[in-house]
Amino acid sequence: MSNGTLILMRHGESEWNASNQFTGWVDVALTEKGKAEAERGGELLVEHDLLPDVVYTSLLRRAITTAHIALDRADRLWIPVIRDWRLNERHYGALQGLNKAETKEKFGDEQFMLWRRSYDTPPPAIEPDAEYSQVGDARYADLAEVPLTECLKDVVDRFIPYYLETIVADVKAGKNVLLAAHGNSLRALVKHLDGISDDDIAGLNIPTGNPLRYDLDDDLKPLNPGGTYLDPEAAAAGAAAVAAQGQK
Ligand SMILES: O=C(O)[C@@H](CO)OP(=O)(O)O
Repeated sequence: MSNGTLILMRHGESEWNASNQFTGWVDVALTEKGKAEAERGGELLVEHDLLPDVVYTSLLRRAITTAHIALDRADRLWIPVIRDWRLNERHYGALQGLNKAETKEKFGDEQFMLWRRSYDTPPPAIEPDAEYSQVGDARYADLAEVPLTECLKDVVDRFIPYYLETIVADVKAGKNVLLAAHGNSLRALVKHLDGISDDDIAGLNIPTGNPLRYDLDDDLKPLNPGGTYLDPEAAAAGAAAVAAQGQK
């Protein structure tokens, strides 16, 4: 049996994407634009005859709602859904809730980029009882420890084993697998799939709401390295916009 296709989809624009705030594990909703992006994502799946057989989402509503809207548009609301915290956005520590432009101004370009895009430097930890901490949130009751901050390496360490142990089985069973997730959890997966170095991953940004397909060979290596965005033009503009966040 030939492998199914992996479809990576970052959620549509969230309220905090629009207001330029670090988000991480804070459970903010989609904006109207974000809902329209999700709808367009579903339309692209139909246009490319790439209908998902199963969907994995994070535990955050911006990914859950994006999947719901896209699958509704593709008439695939009935497929099995698996939600797992390992697909969550990177926990942004004490930066959660802060404005990106103000943070950049206050701490300087270098520190800002280190926190935002370095592979193994986490932002300062959030206080467990801070407003935007997830300690005590019922959805994470099964976790031995709720993170107080994460760097991209931490996301790789939690997400890639789950991908290999759980998600890959669906791909090997010939299913088209939709992963509705986040900028940094999808960067972790792309790093793994394309073998991107710890340094080079800093330059990779994932646009919102644009499905990115990966066709995998028998060794689960991409047949289309770098993946293929279903709307390449919008993807290039979207990735540039993410890279520029922090500008006023
Ligand atoms: O704030 C966040 O959680 C992420 C994604 O929106 O931002 P960044 O692209 O700066 O890592």
